[in-house]
Amino acid sequence: MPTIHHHIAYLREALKPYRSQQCIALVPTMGNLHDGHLELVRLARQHADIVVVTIFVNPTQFGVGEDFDSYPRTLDADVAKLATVGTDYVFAPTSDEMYSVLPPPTSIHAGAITDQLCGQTRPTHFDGVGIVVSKLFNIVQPDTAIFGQKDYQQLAIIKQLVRDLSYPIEIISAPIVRAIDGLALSSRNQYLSSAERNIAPLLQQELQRLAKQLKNSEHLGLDIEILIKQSRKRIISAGFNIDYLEIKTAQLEPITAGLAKNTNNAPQDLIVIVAAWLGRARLLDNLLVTVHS
Ligand SMILES: Nc1ncnc2c1ncn2[C@@H]1O[C@H](COP(=O)(O)OP(=O)(O)OP(=O)(O)O)[C@@H](O)[C@H]1O
Ligand SMILES: CC(C)(CO)[C@@H](O)C(=O)[O-]
Ligand code: BAL
Repeated sequence: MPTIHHHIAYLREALKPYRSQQCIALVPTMGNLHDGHLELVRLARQHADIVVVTIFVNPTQFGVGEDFDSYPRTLDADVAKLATVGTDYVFAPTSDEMYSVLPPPTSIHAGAITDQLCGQTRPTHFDGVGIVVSKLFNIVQPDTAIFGQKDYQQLAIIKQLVRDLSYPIEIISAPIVRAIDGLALSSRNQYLSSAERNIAPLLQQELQRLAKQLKNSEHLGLDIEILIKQSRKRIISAGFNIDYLEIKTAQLEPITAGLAKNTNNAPQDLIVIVAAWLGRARLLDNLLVTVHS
């Protein structure tokens, strides 16, 4: 079984002996673990001698009226799952342990990259992610940290954070783990009714369709707007409420800028990315696609 720590000082003390000789991997989570999380831990195991999983429902990344209070907290079940994939330490702090004052007077703002996509409807979300991830990096001081591609914008922001603040940490990204019908696994999937759960895989099907259309389209540009419009219509008529459905470069730049730079017909990596509500659940998904323009 993993050793559980709830206090920063005790975790630091426990990790001290490993620092000089062994490689430490960090897997930050909000708990209520599923196979997507366990895959991150398996990946961590491959890259490190010591694996630390953090479980913390971070208040600073939730906006007013969001599901902070109702977010599922299942520590005992999570620890039992983590034991099956080789976790050494679980760090599960209280909010008081992480923040002496809420909101914390210090902020980490990642700039323009946060103004788009999820940042448009969750304007304070990524500042909250920035501060908690910075704190976890400072507490654990890992050699590597693993994040899932399901939260693609978050992953891009964390890579930028590591560059900008010179953290000596290698960021490893893990592919999206899906249910058999294609729905990306997420703790919030349990908010879906059984009727909604049957509809939910349509989101992934639409991303697949858009990716295929992109690969087939000879003239990128205007066509993309039309493809997105048609896709939005189908998603909305299935019962979703769309936050965004966009096609961007893999670096999350606007596609026009990205394609304009593509003067030598080199293949371009694009991302089709969506956030949509189905009932009480806000679902995220994305698909990387390489196109030849
Ligand atoms: N299906 C998945 N495949 C790969 N990584 C995932 C998946 N789901 C979550 N992750 C990753 O796990 C880490 C912790 O995420 P988190 O605890 O928020 O899980 P979640 O299931 O995404 O929950 P939520 O429903 O709150 O978004 C993040 O790096 C996230 O990208
Ligand atoms: C990275 C993270 C654990 C920070 O709270 C969270 O945003 C998440 O679960 O993706
Ligand atoms: N993985 C996303 C965390 C959040 O929605 O707060």
